[in-house]
Amino acid sequence: MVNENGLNEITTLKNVGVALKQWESRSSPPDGSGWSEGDSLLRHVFTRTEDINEASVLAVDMFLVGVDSTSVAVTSTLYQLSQNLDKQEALYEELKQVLPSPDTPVTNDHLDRLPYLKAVIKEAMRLKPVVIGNGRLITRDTVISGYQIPRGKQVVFPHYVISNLEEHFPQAHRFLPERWLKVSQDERGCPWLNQKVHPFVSLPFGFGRRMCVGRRFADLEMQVLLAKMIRTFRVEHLHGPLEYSIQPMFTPDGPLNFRLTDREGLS
Ligand code: HEM
Repeated sequence: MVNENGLNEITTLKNVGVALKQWESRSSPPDGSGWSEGDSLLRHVFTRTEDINEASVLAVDMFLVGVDSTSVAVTSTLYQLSQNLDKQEALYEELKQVLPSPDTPVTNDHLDRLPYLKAVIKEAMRLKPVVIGNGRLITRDTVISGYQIPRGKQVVFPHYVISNLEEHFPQAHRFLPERWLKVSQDERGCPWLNQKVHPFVSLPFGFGRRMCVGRRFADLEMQVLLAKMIRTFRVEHLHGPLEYSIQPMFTPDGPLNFRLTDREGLS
């Protein structure tokens, strides 16, 4: 269906690609190269492919994996911090030490000195991974943990299930960023502190050749945004606990009416 702007209505995933390709090609550079400095990655791909399937996959990737994933991860982390105000205070204290004022631009050097911030993000992604599982198509007969998997079958790595098992994370249902910190000798008695975490039991970005290519970028975005927000505001959610649901990212389900209170005004 074509709308009043002469573009396809976005009614299917494929139409997302068709519509974007039309939009991108409306103003090609006059030199005929189809590509000039400053152009978007999307345009770059569209000038090189006539394959609308490829274009559609890219278009959906841009919206879903490039934007939604990170915003849902930040939202979910803020929600967890609003439900665990003692952890939010601990994060604020760390941020106050490293960032002299809420307006301080966040640099790499600051991020290197914010272990609790990183632990908070890891813990939010463990407790409620944005992508709850990954699939792989088995390309040759394989044995995994004693199970024979024939070629052509699909297997799923259920992040959400595995990262919430008590055998891997004591008190798995609790939001405990401290479990990701290196701790001192005298704190070692605590079951969820100084754990040796198996490297495969929390993989929010997947693993292997097809793991998330945006991981470093997403991590940086989340760290900077959360550092700025928690350094500036106390974040509360006063409308009761929220369930999470798959939409298709795993996200708190409900109106997220956060109350942000400027820390400067707090005694
Ligand atoms: C918190 C944010 C994000 C999470 C939790 C996340 C998670 C994931 C996961 C679980 C996969 C599948 C990995 C696998 O199969 O082993 C994936 C793939 C991918 N992600 Fe992300 N992602 C995030 C942000 C981003 C961003 C910001 C971008 C782009 C800038 C991005 C681009 C991609 C792409 C292109 C793939 C497909 C890689 C491939 O199939 O080779 N992601 N992501």
